[in-house]
Amino acid sequence: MKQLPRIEQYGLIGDTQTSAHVRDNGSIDWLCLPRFDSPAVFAGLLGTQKHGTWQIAPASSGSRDGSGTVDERRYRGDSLVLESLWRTPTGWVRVLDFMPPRDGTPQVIRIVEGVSGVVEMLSAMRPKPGYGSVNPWIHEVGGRMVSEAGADALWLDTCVPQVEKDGVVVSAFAVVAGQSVAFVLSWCPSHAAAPDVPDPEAALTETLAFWQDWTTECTYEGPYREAVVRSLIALKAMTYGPSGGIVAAPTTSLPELIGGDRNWDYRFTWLRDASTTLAALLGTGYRQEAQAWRRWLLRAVAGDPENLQIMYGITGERDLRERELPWLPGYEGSTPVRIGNGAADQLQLDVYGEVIETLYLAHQSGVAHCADTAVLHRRLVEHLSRRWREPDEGIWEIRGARRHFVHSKVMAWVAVDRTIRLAEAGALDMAPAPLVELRSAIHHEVCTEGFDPVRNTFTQSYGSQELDAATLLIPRVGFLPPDDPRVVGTVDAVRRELSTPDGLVRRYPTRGNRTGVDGLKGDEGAFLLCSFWLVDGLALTGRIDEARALFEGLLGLRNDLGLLAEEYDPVQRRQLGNFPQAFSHMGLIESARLLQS
Ligand SMILES: OC[C@H]1O[C@H](O[C@H]2O[C@H](CO)[C@@H](O)[C@H](O)[C@H]2O)[C@H](O)[C@@H](O)[C@@H]1O
Repeated sequence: MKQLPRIEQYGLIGDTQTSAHVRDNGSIDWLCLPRFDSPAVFAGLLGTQKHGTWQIAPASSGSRDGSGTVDERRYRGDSLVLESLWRTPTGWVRVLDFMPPRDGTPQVIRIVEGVSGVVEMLSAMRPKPGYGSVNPWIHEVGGRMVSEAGADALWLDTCVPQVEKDGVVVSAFAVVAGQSVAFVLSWCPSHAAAPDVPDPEAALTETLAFWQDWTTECTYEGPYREAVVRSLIALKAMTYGPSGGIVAAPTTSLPELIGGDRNWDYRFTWLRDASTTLAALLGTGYRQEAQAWRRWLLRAVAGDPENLQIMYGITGERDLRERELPWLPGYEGSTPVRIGNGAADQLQLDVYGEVIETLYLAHQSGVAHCADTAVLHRRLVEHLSRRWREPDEGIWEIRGARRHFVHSKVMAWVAVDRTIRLAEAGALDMAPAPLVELRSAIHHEVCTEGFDPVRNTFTQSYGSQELDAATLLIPRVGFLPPDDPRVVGTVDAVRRELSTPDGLVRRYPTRGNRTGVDGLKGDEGAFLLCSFWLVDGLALTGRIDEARALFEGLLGLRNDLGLLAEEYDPVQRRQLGNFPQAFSHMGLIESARLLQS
């Protein structure tokens, strides 16, 4: 019987320009080439094998119906090299999957190593460019197998024979102990010359060294180091090296409700997600990424702040028009599958606070404002000071009517507050006095309009009865001190009203079959970032033991490779949403740091 894989059955490999999802049956079911946001050449994740997959597994493993899974898998050391061990009746075999961080050709390398005995193996690659929609022209050129479709060519090189049948490139081979067989899949434009084939072993050594060098820079030395380093690697893997942009997640349309339509494309750079990710990287010693992202920001946001978008393509593209891919059946039937993201046109006032907070943190970590950053910073604040009283779509990118979201206003306060701090320190040429007045005005309005004195809690928006987990950030950003009774009341109210029985936290209430504040029908899982925010809220309000217990419970939700999706279904006990999600890993790192201090 065909097994439908859970999201957590996937591992991630990547080269900091794109990435691939490797299922625990040895199948790569998602790969976009040459960039994160390019069309997928393997889209089986959102459909079936016929939408593109590449499986390498023992021939005896039930690989044809996907039912056999690896006996053990892990990343090799602190790297993104995935190591899978298969134990079969005739012998053991190890498969190493990785993508060398590159200057040139994107490559997926898979090395099959015989560990003991003899194992009959099968490699079956079905390339389906255009998100599983195109049957490529597969042919042999000089002993190499190439799949061409339009502008793209995929070259598959190996030392064992390859045959093509019905659109599948198959190699059946045996490995004996001590022997290895490598496969190299390279992408290049179809008009270009055939790519060189690297030495797989040398590429492995270089890839391991790349990750090793990068992770040794981590300054976090607390009790959760293993989880923190793994999350840092996940974040680095979501960074687009050439531009410094960071994707929110490398997938599209993994559902927030199985079978539902809350399916979004996250392969873009959100100012919010990237800023908060950067804050986690800065807090663990990574300044180079902050510098690269600041350059990305200057380019993307350049010009009139009126034209500011809340998200861009990974090299600053503005046109992210949302559309549906009707030929893809979706993950477990969750349709529509979308590419592009309509949220790009929204007004989200919180992004000013998140961006300016990151510029401020970068400055504090020694990445001083350059002249261009100072100009950008000034323009952002001037723009915000004209618009902060407007309703917006807020942090959750609601698709319902705009509101005066409390979190948006709190983040407007953060933008002004950090600007004042920099101006007072002489790091920014702005007069602090009018800003101090503006900061007080925002603070006063939030505390008057966005607080419910009867329930002793901040609310989701002005005058609303709903709660919102984003208000857990109020003490973290310094809007009010942690011991303020309104903060304690908010942490308690969110915990009481938005928690699942396991203590995880939902973003805000949804309404099942009725349309809720977000303009969408259907429910969703617990939001992992919000659950980490509750850890922080508990810790800051002095409930350290409860904070630690919740944090350790959250660590237990990671998959066997330490990866987290956006959400978690507390009933089905499975991960939900795009995977891995930068937000979740950023939240994990920030909570680990807070618990250490
Ligand atoms: O909930 C509806 C919205 O869901 C997505 O937004 C979420 O993901 C973003 C990227 O991580 C994040 O910045 C945001 O805070 C989340 O709510 C989707 O991108 C939106 O189009 C959709 O309206």
